[in-house]
Amino acid sequence: MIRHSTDNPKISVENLRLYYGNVMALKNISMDIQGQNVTALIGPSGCGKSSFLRCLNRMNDFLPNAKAEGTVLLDGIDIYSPEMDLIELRKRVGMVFQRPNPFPMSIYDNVAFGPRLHGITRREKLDEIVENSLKAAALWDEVKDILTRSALSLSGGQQQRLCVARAIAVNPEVLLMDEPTSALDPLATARIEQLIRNLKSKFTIVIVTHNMQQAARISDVTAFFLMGELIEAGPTEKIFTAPEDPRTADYITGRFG
Ligand SMILES: Nc1ncnc2c1ncn2[C@@H]1O[C@H](COP(=O)(O)OP(=O)(O)OP(=O)(O)O)[C@@H](O)[C@H]1O
Repeated sequence: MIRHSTDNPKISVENLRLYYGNVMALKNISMDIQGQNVTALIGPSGCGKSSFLRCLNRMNDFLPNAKAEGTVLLDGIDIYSPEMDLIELRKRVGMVFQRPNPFPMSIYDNVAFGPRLHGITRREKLDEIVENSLKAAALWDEVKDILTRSALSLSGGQQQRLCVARAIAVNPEVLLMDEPTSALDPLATARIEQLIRNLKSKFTIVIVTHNMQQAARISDVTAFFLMGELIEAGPTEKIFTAPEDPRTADYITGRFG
């Protein structure tokens, strides 16, 4: 494994192993993820990208057959320790999924959902959070006059930006994105990519993508996975122009996958 290390990582993964039943889906992954940065996870279908992403906020806990071993440190604290408060963890490490999945409620209530869950009830405070989150997600101008309308009435691209707004409304530190543009057309994809570039000054972003051009366009660091192993991680430019492992070179030049 060609490891990417940084001085002061936001997330540090050490010897992470993930099992689905008896099958080892992630094999001793070690990797640092830097703050205020976009890290892209690439690799052929089934290599473990999404599984790895889900390990970073313990989403795998929802799968009864999944078991993680090893260490994932968030600001130096092990998120797999028994003392970890999972609600707090998922507030700090938010997630955006492949298909836009707004709740069947108004645009406003979608964004206010998380803050309300965390005890914010004052209308003015909620208004402020909703406005700021929608602005940060580059959706405010399109929806400011229709906040009470159902979120399901928006286009797919708008719904995905709403999901980004919903994720950032609780002020997370890390945003995990699992192929957030795979269900979108090229124009909506370009808007999400621009959004990711803008958001990285505030958040640590980890994105799974099938699309190598997308990884090259938006990420600072790229990690290449193959059959449950992390083959190589490093600065995106280096991974795409001078990878060290021949398997990385084969993949990025389209020889397989
Ligand atoms: N809930 C699960 N139960 C059992 N096996 C699973 C589960 N989820 C994933 N797997 C298996 O783990 C391996 C890694 O899957 P994962 O979805 O993480 O890969 P991926 O690289 O994200 O793939 P894709 O790009 O197709 O989404 C695959 O062999 C997959 O079949």
